[in-house]
Order: sequence, then C-alpha cells, then structure tokens
Amino acid sequence: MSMIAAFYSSKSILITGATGFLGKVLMEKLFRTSPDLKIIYILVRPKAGQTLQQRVFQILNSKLFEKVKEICPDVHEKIRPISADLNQHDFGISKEDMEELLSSTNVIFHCAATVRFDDPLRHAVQLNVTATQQLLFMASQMPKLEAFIHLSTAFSNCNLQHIDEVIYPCSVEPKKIIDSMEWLDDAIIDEITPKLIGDRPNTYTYTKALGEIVVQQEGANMNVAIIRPSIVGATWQEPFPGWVDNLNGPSGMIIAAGKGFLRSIKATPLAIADLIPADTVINLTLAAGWYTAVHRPKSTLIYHCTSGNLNPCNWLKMGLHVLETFEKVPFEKAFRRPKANFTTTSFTNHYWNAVSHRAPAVIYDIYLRLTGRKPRVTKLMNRMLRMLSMLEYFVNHSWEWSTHNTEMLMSMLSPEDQRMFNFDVRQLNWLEYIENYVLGVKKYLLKEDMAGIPEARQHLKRLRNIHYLFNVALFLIIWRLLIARWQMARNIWFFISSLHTL
Ligand SMILES: CCCCCCCCCCCCCCCCCCCCCCCC(=O)SCCNC(=O)CCNC(=O)[C@H](O)C(C)(C)COP(=O)(O)OP(=O)(O)OC[C@H]1O[C@@H](n2cnc3c(N)ncnc32)[C@H](O)[C@@H]1OP(=O)(O)O
Ligand SMILES: NC(=O)C1=CN([C@@H]2O[C@H](COP(=O)(O)OP(=O)(O)OC[C@H]3O[C@@H](n4cnc5c(N)ncnc54)[C@H](OP(=O)(O)O)[C@@H]3O)[C@@H](O)[C@H]2O)C=CC1
Repeated sequence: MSMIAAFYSSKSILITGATGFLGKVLMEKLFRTSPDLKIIYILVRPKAGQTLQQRVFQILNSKLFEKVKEICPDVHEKIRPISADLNQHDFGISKEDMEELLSSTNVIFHCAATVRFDDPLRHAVQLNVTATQQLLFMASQMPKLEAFIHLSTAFSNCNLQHIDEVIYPCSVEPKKIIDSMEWLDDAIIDEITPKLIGDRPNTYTYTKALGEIVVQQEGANMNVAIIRPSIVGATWQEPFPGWVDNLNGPSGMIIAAGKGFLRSIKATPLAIADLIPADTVINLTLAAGWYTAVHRPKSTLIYHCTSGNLNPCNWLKMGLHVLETFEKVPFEKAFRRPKANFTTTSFTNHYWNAVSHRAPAVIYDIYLRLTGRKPRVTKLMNRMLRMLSMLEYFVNHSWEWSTHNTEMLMSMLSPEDQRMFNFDVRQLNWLEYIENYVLGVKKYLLKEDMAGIPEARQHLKRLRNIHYLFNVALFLIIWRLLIARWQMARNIWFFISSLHTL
C-alpha cells in the first residue's frame, strides 16, 4: 500500500490556485490516488460570469478528470469551493466558511499566484507576498494542520547562477515592501520597481523570492515546505501524456512556431532547457506534503523540482525536436510553414525579426486590405514579439540547481511510492516527451482534430508553392529594376541571351 496515498485518505485538504494549471493536476492526482480523502476545499473567485459551481463543474467535466470520475464517482461531493479573492482582506471569505476551514484543514497546498512577467509590482506583491502572509496567518490558527506546502519557482533566485535549496535574503525585508505598498502611489512604485528587482528580469521572480522569505518567517512554528519547479510543461505520464491547458512557458511558443509565426528566436542553443513535466511537479509536491507532516523536519525544507542536473536537455535539441514533430503532426491553418532558427546576436535577431516576422505580417495585412478584409496579422505578430522578448531572458541563461533534498525525499519513499509518485526525471525520454507535448498542445490547447492532418499538410504544400512563386516574382522584379538602372546588369543579361541563341 502506498504510504503517501494512505496519508491523504481521510484528510481535509485546502488548495489555493486549484483552477490553475498545476492546481488542476494536483486535485486530479489526489482524487485518483486517495479517493477516500475527506474533502478538498478550494479557494476560488467567480470569474468571467461563471459561478463557483460552474467553474468546478467545468473542471470536473474536462478530459483531465475522466479517470477520476471512474475511480471516485462522488468526486463532486468531495470538492467544496469557497468563494475567496486572495487580493482582499481575509480573502473575502465568509465567517462560516472561515470557521469550517480553520477547524478542519489538515494540509494546505498554496498554488495561487500571479505568474505574469509584466505585472505591476503592487499587484504581484499583493498576490505573491501579502496573500501568502495572510494564508500563513490563517494556517497558524488551524489546530489540525499537519503540513503547509508552498509552490514557488526555481527562478526566484535567477539572479544567481548556482542555486542551493536554501532561502536567500532580499535587499529589502518583505514586511517593509508589504507596508510600503499601502502608502506609496503607483507612479513612485513604478519608479522604484527596477531598483527593487535589481538583476532579476521581472516582478514575478522578485515577488516569488519575497514570498519564500515570508514562508520561512511566518511559518517557523509550522510544518512548512517549499517546492521550486523550473519551467513547467505538459504532463509526462499522468493521467495521460501531453496534457496542458494554458499558454505559459513554452506552450505559447510551440503554438507560435507550429503556426509559422515564430521563425527565429534569440537563444543560446546549448543552454539547458530546464523543463519539468506538470505531473512530476505534483508527485514531488504530494510526497513533500506527506514527508513534512509525518517526519516533521526541524527546518523549512526546499525542494528543487528541476531536470537540468539529473537529465539535461538543451534548447537546440528541444527546438529541433519540436520542429521535427510538426512534420508528423502539422497544426491547422498555419500562417507560414513551421521553420525556425536560433539567433545568437542582437544584430541577427533584429535582422530576422524584420525579415521573417514583421515583413511577412505587413505584406499579409496589405493583402487582407486589398481583398476587403480587416488587417490583423501585424497586431498578432507584435504581441508575439512582446511575449518573446519577455521569455528571452530564460532561454539565454543556464542555471545549476542542487537537488539534495529532492533526492533525499526520493530515497525516503517505498518502492510502491516511487512508482506511484514518480518524480525521478532521470527516467524521462526527452524526444518522446517533446513529441507528446506538441501533440498535447494540438489536441488540448488548440482543440484540433487528428482527422484534419491531411488537410493541414495540403495547406502547408500550398504555402510552399506560394513561397516559391513569391521568391520568383521578387527575383524578377529586382532583376527588371537592375536592368533598367545598371549597365552592368544589362551586359550580363545580353550575355546570357546570346548564350541562349548560340
Ligand atoms: C534550430 C532549431 C530552432 C527551433 C526554434 C523553434 C522552436 C520553438 C519551440 C521551443 C520553445 C522555446 C520557448 C521558450 C520558452 C521559455 C519559457 C521560459 C519561461 C520561464 C518560466 C519561469 C517559470 C515560472 O515560474 S512562471 C510560469 C510562466 N509564466 C509565464 O509564462 C507567463 C508569461 N506571460 C506573461 O507574462 C504575459 O502573458 C505576457 C507579458 C507575455 C503578455 O501579456 P499581454 O497582456 O500582452 O497579453 P495577455 O493578456 O497575457 O494575453 C494576450 C493574448 O495572448 C495569449 N497569450 C498569453 N500568453 C501567451 C504566450 N505565452 N504565448 C502565446 N499567446 C499567449 C492570451 O491567451 C491572450 O489571448 P486572447 O485570445 O486575447 O485571449
Ligand atoms: N507554470 C509554471 O511554469 C510554473 C509555475 N510555478 C508556480 O506554481 C504555482 C501554480 O502555477 P500555475 O498553476 O502555472 O499558475 P496559473 O496561472 O495557471 O494559476 C494561478 C492560480 O491562482 C489563482 N489566483 C490568481 N489570482 C487569484 C486571486 N486574486 N484570488 C484567488 N485565486 C487567484 C488563479 O485563479 P483564477 O483561475 O481565478 O485566475 C489560478 O487558479 C504558482 O505559485 C507558480 O508561481 C512555478 C514554476 C513554474
């Protein structure tokens, strides 16, 4: 019998961020492996005109939960959505709900966060730092609490090159930052943001680092652990390979490349692409929850959930295999054929952005205008270039994350748990994983049917012919202009014509 699965049976579990990418994979695994768990409380905000119940209904009716519904038919009754907005004081939770949470919760998984790279500091601090502090305050009032697991990121200290499983200090104490957000106005916050984030690339990584310090300080008397995943990708094995449901990280770029929008990317080809599958992150998170509650380590343990030092893969290998997979499973209605390269200097990057990104978009928009349609491609292209510029930092640096705690945890698991809650990335076959990832993007994100593959291939052939025609036309125009203006070109032309008449 799995010790981890047995631990979660009959437990009351509180999850924040359960409607997010990792939160859903976490709930799914909990229900599938511990169907006897007592209840999962999820803190949810109403969104896009949907009630809480409708949001839960939508999650449970997705493909991800198909297996769960077989194993745990009463899953609807075991999820209790609680109306909560983490941006509000006390999360806006009603008094009755708060009492129930405080008196019953055994384990907390804190997954909610803003993962946007461009969030204003005030908002990122509110969600990634202040809300974490409030949740810990709630946790401190829970008599039955056995473990508090905080989801952070391996990039919270991306200003360092070698990162250990420890918490690094920030130049300003999180409490001071939280306080200052209350009285500083937006203009001043914007002005001091670059100074505060220092050599980190964005407010996300900075506020996740502050969040960790808060966890260490406020959670000192609790059983707390921090998980630091690197770049989370589609699922590797469970509940099935390739599941992904948002555009963050590489997923958006895979779409952009598959649709022929992304043709070049400034990257260091041999830098480590530290991807980690979502199910691996969740297996480690659940194992850490069990270990923290049962073994009660004396200090807050940090677990790096990364692949680079155990099973490295670089961006070149990854990029090439993504492109190879597009040949087997092309995406529908591509703008151009999926073909891309890496640039390594700013000069070549600007050049390819102009030639391969901006120029085709402008030309296509002219064509749309001429045919009486609304131009839209330049706008889309600009948006993609903005996203690309935000991700560039992460594909041009390499980091070394030590994984002693993660390896220690692996060694503490029974053989049954090592199989059921596998987070040993040494077993991951990158080529197979990337292929399933691209396939998953096509199926679950783009919602494209496999039956459309022949038509997608035909479309790519048409694009190839248009490309050839375009090149020939361009060559003829340039040649005609040269002949009109340049004696040497005329001489060459006469020479070629005379060869023909010989
Ligand atoms: C020789 C061979 C060469 C081969 C090369 C080619 C191969 C190509 C594939 C290889 C992949 C390489 C890709 C590298 C990717 C590296 C990723 C590194 C990530 C580091 C992660 C750190 C880990 C973490 O801890 S956090 C999780 C990660 N967080 C994110 O990823 C968030 C990033 N996103 C943002 O911050 C924002 O979305 C932003 C700033 C990029 C854009 O904000 P904006 O306000 O402009 O737009 P949105 O309102 O967010 O969205 C507008 C619109 O766009 C859609 N969208 C959102 N995100 C993406 C995306 N990443 N890609 C594409 N589209 C996106 C969104 O759904 C909206 O669509 P609507 O239709 O308007 O609703
Ligand atoms: N994905 C990745 O590549 C990585 C993620 N991580 C970390 O893992 C955790 C989960 O990430 P991921 O699942 O990808 O993120 P998502 O963006 O997919 O999910 C974020 C979750 O937070 C919730 N949330 C945001 N704001 C509020 C709010 N004001 N009140 C209540 N809930 C809110 C969202 O709810 P709603 O649905 O209502 O928006 C959603 O459920 C984060 O802590 C992140 O830092 C770490 C490394 C990499």
